[in-house]
Amino acid sequence: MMATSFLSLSNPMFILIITALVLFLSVYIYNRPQTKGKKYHPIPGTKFHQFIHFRRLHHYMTDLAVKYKTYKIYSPFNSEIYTTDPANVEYILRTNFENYGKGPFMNHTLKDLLGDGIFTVDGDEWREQRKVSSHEFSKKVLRDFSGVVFTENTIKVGNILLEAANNNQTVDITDLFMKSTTDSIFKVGFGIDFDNVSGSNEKGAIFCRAFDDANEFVLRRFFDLSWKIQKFFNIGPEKELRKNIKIIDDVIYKLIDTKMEQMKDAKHDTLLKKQDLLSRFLQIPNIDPKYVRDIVVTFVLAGKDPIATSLYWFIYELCKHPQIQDKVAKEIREATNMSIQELESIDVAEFATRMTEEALDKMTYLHAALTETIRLYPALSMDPKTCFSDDVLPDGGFIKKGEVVVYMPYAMGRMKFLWGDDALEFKPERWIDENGVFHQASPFKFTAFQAGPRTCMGRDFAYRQMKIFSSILLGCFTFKLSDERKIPNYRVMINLQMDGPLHVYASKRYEADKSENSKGKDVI
Ligand code: HEM
Repeated sequence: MMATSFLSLSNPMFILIITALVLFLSVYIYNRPQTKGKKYHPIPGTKFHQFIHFRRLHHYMTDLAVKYKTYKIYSPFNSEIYTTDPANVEYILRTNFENYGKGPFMNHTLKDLLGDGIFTVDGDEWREQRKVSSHEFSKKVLRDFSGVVFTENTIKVGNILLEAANNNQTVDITDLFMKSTTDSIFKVGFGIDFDNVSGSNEKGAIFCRAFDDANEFVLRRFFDLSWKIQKFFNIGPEKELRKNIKIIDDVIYKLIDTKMEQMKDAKHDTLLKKQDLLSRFLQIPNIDPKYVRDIVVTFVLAGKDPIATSLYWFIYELCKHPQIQDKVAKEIREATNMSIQELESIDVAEFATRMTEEALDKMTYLHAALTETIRLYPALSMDPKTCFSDDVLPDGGFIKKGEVVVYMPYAMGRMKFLWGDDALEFKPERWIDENGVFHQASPFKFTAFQAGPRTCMGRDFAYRQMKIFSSILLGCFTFKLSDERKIPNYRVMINLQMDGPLHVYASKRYEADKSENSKGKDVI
């Protein structure tokens, strides 16, 4: 109890000691002699400043990046270089890839939650997991299966929206979308019906809350220098983290047991054995259950959060830009050959049958609008890499062995020197060339999916799911914020979740279009 109150941010003595310590060590580290390269700008920021600005961390880091493309945050233990310079990004992610990785720092900080899954390991361990997983991602059966699962889950979301529309009620889409993507990854990844969306799975809801909280507490470790002490004494956020990891582990080990039972029962059912990732991993002889647990946690994190967050930030931007929302809906109707008259009588499930591969491929503007969302709200806002031996980055800056260099997709998406004066505007058109073709930006400038040998493995999978989900929902409904004045903030955690709910009104698209038509506007 005594220890908890002393280590609290409300204790002025604690703040004073930490500030003095951080400043003293930072000045000492900055003034050490160095042989190669220039020193990065000693901006007036330390780890402690980051901790103080924690709730608006990405704003703070972006504001600094506006002044200095690349800068250093001094810390007594592990100084960090933050960069928005595509040349530096290309160098660490591709050109000198072997010299940058997760390293012991990342592995140690994330291990309690993510174990030795692909997000925390390097070298042969990483190569092996990447090989097994990429084999799985390339499987046609997995791709087709995921499309079916995602469509089914979107129909459930659509029916919830329809009921709300009929009763003129608002819906919190952050909660709804996260439940839906959780159901999808559990089915596609592990072959388990989690059924969170219907609200019938109380344990599922507890699991999701524990997962989100653990995600936030583990990220906090990067900015709270006292986390190891808290862990040792089992106090503060570390105590909560431990509790949440226990909840997560109980669910996951039970899931693994259930799956193994199902596989025994379905000895001859080759389809069941082949469809999901977990079944495939469990067929590896003598696989360690802890390793399977780490893979499951990694895929839950990779599979549910980035898609759900991208989708609800997307709907938020479309509510802020109703003309763009209408343009997306128009493209969906054209790609599916749907007239307004048909829209009147069709239900969500029937509408979903129109989402063929061919129709999805025609939706260039939707693709651009989703990409524009991910530019401004990248699921992973900052991505640290440990430097394995002394080096000089392309801008001439020196980086010492053991230091961490962080490229910042969130800040990079907002830099005028990269995107022009309209960098902060939501403009899907910037992705489409004069021939109406989607134009991909360099992955070292648009870094949301990382780049180089460790580029995101789920990128195509994610786009496919996001397009199915948004084309069905935006084809059937129009969305409006319940509070137009609301400017949502994010929660600082591994993924860019919104802080708090986002309530929207969904109304039937047919009614909106009919009234636009009656005003003489050309809708289709
Ligand atoms: C909008 C959606 C997504 C975004 C923005 C995104 C972004 C990223 C980023 C930035 C990384 C690098 C992380 C790191 O440095 O450790 C990454 C890696 C990865 N992603 Fe995604 N991701 C998305 C969706 C998915 C999905 C749906 C899956 C799979 C179900 C997935 C699977 C992976 C895997 C396995 C890696 C590790 C690659 C490696 O280390 O070699 N991602 N993703």
